[in-house]
Amino acid sequence: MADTVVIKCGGSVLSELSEAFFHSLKEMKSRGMNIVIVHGGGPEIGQMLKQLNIKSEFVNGLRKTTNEVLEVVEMILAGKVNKQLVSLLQKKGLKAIGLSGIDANLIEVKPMDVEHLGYVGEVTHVNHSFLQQLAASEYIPVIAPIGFDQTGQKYNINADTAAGAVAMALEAKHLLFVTDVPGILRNGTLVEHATVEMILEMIDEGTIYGGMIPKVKAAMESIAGSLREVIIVSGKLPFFSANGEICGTKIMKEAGVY
Ligand SMILES: Nc1ncnc2c1ncn2[C@@H]1O[C@H](COP(=O)(O)OP(=O)(O)O)[C@@H](O)[C@H]1O
Ligand SMILES: CC(=O)N[C@@H](CCC(=O)OP(=O)(O)O)C(=O)O
Repeated sequence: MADTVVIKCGGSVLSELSEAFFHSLKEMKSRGMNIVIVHGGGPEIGQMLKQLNIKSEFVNGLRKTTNEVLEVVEMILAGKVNKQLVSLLQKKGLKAIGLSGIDANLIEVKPMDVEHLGYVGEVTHVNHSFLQQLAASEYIPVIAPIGFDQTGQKYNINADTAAGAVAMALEAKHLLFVTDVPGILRNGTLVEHATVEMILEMIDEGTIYGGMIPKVKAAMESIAGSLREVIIVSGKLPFFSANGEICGTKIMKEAGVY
């Protein structure tokens, strides 16, 4: 079976993706790799909620999602952002198909903590066989992180968490978090390799905070499973250096072990 790479594109960088990003996708696809994209859109959701005068708050990095907030989240993620990204990929010569976690029962969830978070979902199942089939075609599935529960209720899922769950379900070889920074920075310097132990220390000392927390949490969960490494890279810069090394933070089980 072909190698699968799951790429999470953060809302922070969607409007600034470099030519090198699209070039890397083309190269991976032409090498026969299956690509699945999961995207975010936090800043766009925030903007629309503000425009509509709907209050929203974050609890431990997750957006508290009332019914009213959920409507906006779905509209922005599964509507605006998903179609913008699909359209952009197509403009760059890639074949893409937009979906949300609702389509083809892709992402089933259970409520994470109704009392404090409302309709925020924790992934319980991914329709991996359908997704694998789709990714094995010439198309790149582009997924908005909206899930459903057994009653058909829709949920908002953090995009990093959704990407981690999709990567684990597909037994992907690589999980890439594409964001607006070159990787994990510590005192202004890029951390090229990080182990779980180092990450826990960096969270503890406050070096890793905010939007980086769900990324490293998803990374730690994924490498506890089948993934060998998770990489955090900037979408504004080329992924690869002149010698073909990926430029970013590699998160792996143990130092030096891939
Ligand atoms: N140690 C760290 N190194 C780099 N960025 C960090 C770190 N800790 C927190 N961050 C923040 O995480 C942000 C990326 O997360 P986020 O804004 O949620 O982006 P995305 O939309 O790509 O998921 C960075 O812009 C930065 O502000
Ligand atoms: C539950 C939760 O917090 N969901 C996120 C989903 C979007 C997201 O994760 O977007 P980024 O990757 O751009 O941050 C939200 O509502 O903002």
